[in-house]
Amino acid sequence: MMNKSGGVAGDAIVASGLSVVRGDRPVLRDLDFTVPRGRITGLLGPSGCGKTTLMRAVVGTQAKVTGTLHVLGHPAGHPALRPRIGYVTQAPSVYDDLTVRQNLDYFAAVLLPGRAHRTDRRTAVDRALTDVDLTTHADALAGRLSGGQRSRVSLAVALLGAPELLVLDEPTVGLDPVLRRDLWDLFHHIAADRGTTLLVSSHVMDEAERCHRLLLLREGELLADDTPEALRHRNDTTTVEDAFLHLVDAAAARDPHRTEEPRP
Ligand SMILES: Nc1ncnc2c1ncn2[C@@H]1O[C@H](COP(=O)(O)OP(=O)(O)OP(=O)(O)O)[C@@H](O)[C@H]1O
Repeated sequence: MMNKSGGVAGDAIVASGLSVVRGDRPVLRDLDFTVPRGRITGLLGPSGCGKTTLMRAVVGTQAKVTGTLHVLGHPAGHPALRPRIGYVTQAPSVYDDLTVRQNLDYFAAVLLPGRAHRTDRRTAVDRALTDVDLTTHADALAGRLSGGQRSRVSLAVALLGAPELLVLDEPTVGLDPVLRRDLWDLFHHIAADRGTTLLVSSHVMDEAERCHRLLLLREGELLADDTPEALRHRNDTTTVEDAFLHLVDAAAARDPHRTEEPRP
């Protein structure tokens, strides 16, 4: 069933005419898109195209947002959404002087306070440690972990509350190929088994192929909102990267005065 913004009732995110100004510059321009529930939607585009800004708008931390943006049935930023969304920023937010488990215990105590939830907290912490494959590092100080391990602690924190929507800003940056593959396997597991919706940003185009749907951004404008297969098919290319470049060239041909961004 269509709603007022053009999305269907099953959509986790519905944006219509979404624009954001940062400083005095328009950073997102008049975006219309939807993000279906229980699927992995990739947000792809070159550095500086507005991926983080879009994610901040979705989680409700971005100022100067105009247009319509509904998340899990509420306007973005609604207080009711706080426990339902997990957000992992590019900079891991963990306490270096606590162990991995102590970090998780701390955030679990915020989410599930009180003696009555002791067992639930332990279960949630153990599950999150297993999810991100850090069980063997549970007693290591976060400050002594590698960059990739620290970002997995941040991801574990976001998983603690079993959020319905996970917003992950470049979660695989700096990870080796094996860890990247394992994390994508985890994302698929979370979407398929828990019905969680994932919005995952990346500027690495080969990760696009791992998503159910893609939002391709360039200079604050949406070039495409489609499945990887449909993008390849429609642009007659064998990879999403080539489809993206095709779309960039087509956009540049329509608007030759626009400054070209470095390609991803
Ligand atoms: N605090 C700010 N004030 C003004 N402009 C900003 C601010 N933060 C970011 N911008 C600008 O907004 C645009 C989009 O930034 P954003 O961080 O959303 O891009 P991104 O696609 O996430 O980039 P990256 O992949 O490098 O993280 C950029 O051109 C950036 O220069």
